[in-house]
Amino acid sequence: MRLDLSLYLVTDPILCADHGLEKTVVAAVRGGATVIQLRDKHADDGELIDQARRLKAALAGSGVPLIINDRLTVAVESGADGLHIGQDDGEVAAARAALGEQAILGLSVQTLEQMARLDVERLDYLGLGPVFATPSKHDHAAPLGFEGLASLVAASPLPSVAIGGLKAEHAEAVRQAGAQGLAVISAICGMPDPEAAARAFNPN
Ligand SMILES: Cc1ncc(COP(=O)(O)OP(=O)(O)O)c(N)n1
Ligand SMILES: Cc1nc(C(=O)O)sc1CCOP(=O)(O)O
Ligand SMILES: [Mg+2]
Repeated sequence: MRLDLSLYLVTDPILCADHGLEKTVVAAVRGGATVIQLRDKHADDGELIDQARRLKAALAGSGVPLIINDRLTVAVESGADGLHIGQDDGEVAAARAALGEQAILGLSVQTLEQMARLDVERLDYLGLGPVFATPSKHDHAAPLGFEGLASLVAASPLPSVAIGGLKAEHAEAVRQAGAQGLAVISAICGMPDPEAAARAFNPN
């Protein structure tokens, strides 16, 4: 599956509750979302596997990959297209070994030090952030701003997506910084019209 990082939706179970997870995701894809990440810090593995299977069915035929946040077992057992892990979410090598070569594997990077010790061969993309402080992740690192983002992108050997406090009006600045796309939660989840909210990132 080709990886188009231009508009990467990370789901949140509370913010997506208004329209429901599947309806929010399907609407976001209609509006131009190119990757979906299932992120739920509280559901157990069994619940997440069920959710992932429902989302995978809802995305069938769209060409949009489903990525699982944090949980390697869920990614493997649900038939999702890949996994996104952070610096403290386990080893890249172990994730790649369990997922296989075809799966998409992403890693969060916040600093140039982390960038310098990447397991590049086993990764497909990086999530760089936060660009801005955000209430959507309570334990986020210090905000990078667009300058910090540009420094990380310049040092990155992999395609990257920027994350953290991003709205449609930031799309141009993120592209100028060199990232392939934007990852968002609250700019789409919880918006009255998730399809229109997604379309605002790419009005053409
Ligand atoms: C695309 C993308 N980039 C970064 C993150 C953050 O991952 P992580 O640092 O592991 O934090 P949590 O999301 O697990 O709280 C992400 N999820 N997606
Ligand atoms: C899940 C996540 N990871 C971040 C990071 O910096 O690694 S910021 C973040 C939350 C992004 O949500 P919103 O678009 O609502 O700001
Ligand atoms: Mg994580």
